[in-house]
Amino acid sequence: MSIEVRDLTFSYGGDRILSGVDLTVGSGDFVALVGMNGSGKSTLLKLMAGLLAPASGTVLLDGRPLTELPRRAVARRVAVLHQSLPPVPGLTVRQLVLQGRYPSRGPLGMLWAPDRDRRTEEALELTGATHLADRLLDTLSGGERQRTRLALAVAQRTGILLLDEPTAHLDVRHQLEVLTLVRELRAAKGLTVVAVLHELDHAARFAERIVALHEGTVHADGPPARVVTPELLTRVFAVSGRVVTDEVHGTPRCLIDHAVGEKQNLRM
Ligand SMILES: Nc1ncnc2c1ncn2[C@@H]1O[C@H](COP(=O)(O)OP(=O)(O)OP(=O)(O)O)[C@@H](O)[C@H]1O
Repeated sequence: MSIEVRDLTFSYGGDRILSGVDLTVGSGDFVALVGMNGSGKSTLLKLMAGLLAPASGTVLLDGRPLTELPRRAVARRVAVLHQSLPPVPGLTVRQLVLQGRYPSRGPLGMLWAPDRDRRTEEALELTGATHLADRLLDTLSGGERQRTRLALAVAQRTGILLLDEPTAHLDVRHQLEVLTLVRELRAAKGLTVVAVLHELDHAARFAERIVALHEGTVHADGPPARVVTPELLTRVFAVSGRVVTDEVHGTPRCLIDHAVGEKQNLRM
C-alpha cells in the first residue's frame, strides 16, 4: 500500500507547523523521518493516519484521498505506533493489544472482543512481549511499554505502519531487535513503513530512505548516503560533525563534534 502527502499545510491554532510538505511512500518502502525536537514529525504521522485534518493539501492512500475513506477503512489499512500508550487503568497488555485489533468498534470494542485471538498472540510473540501479556499497563517499564506499543501496532495487520519513535526507551540491544523486526516484517509481509527515528545511524542503517523535516518543510529526501551529510547535521540538527562510512554495513555514520549557532529554543 502506498501513502502520499501533497502540498500539506498544518497549524495548531495560529502556529504554522508544516508548510507545503510533499512526500511519497511507495508500497513496501521503509522511510525514516528525522528532524529536531518539535520539527513536526509526530504531527506529520498523525496527518498521514487521518488523525489530524490538514489546513490545506491532501493525503492519499493508494491514490484515494483519506477524506473520502470512512474511518474504519483507514484503520484497516494504517496502524500508528504513538509516542505513548493510552492511560487505561486496570488493563493488561493482552487486553490492550486485543482492543487494538478492533479499532473500528471504539472504546466498547472490548465488550465484543474475545479473551484471546491468534493474531494478538502472534503479535505479542513477534515483539517479544508474550511474557508481559498478563501485566497491567501501569506497572510496565519504559522498554516494556515500548514493546507493548509495537505489539499493538503489529497486531492490527495493516499494510502501512506509522511508527513514532519505535526505539524510544529501549536499550541498545532492544533497539536493534525492534528495528530488525520492523525490517523483517516489511520484507516478509510487504509492509510500508514510516518510522520517526532520532538516531541517525539507525535511520541510515535500517531505512532505504531518509526524509528530514526542518522549519516545517522537507529539507532532504533520499537514500541515506545522499541525505546524511555534514551539511544536514549543521542545517537541520544545529551540530557540527563528520560523516563516515561504516565499513561493515556500508551506511553513513555520524561523529558529532559540537553544537553550532545560538542555543536552540527547544520546541517541545
Ligand atoms: N496538540 C498540540 N497543540 C499545540 N501545539 C502542539 C500540539 N502538538 C504538538 N504541538 C507543537 O507542534 C510542534 C511540532 O510537534 P511534533 O510533536 O509534531 O514534533 P516532533 O518533531 O514530533 O517532536 P519530538 O521530536 O520532540 O517528538 C511543537 O512545537 C509542538 O509543541
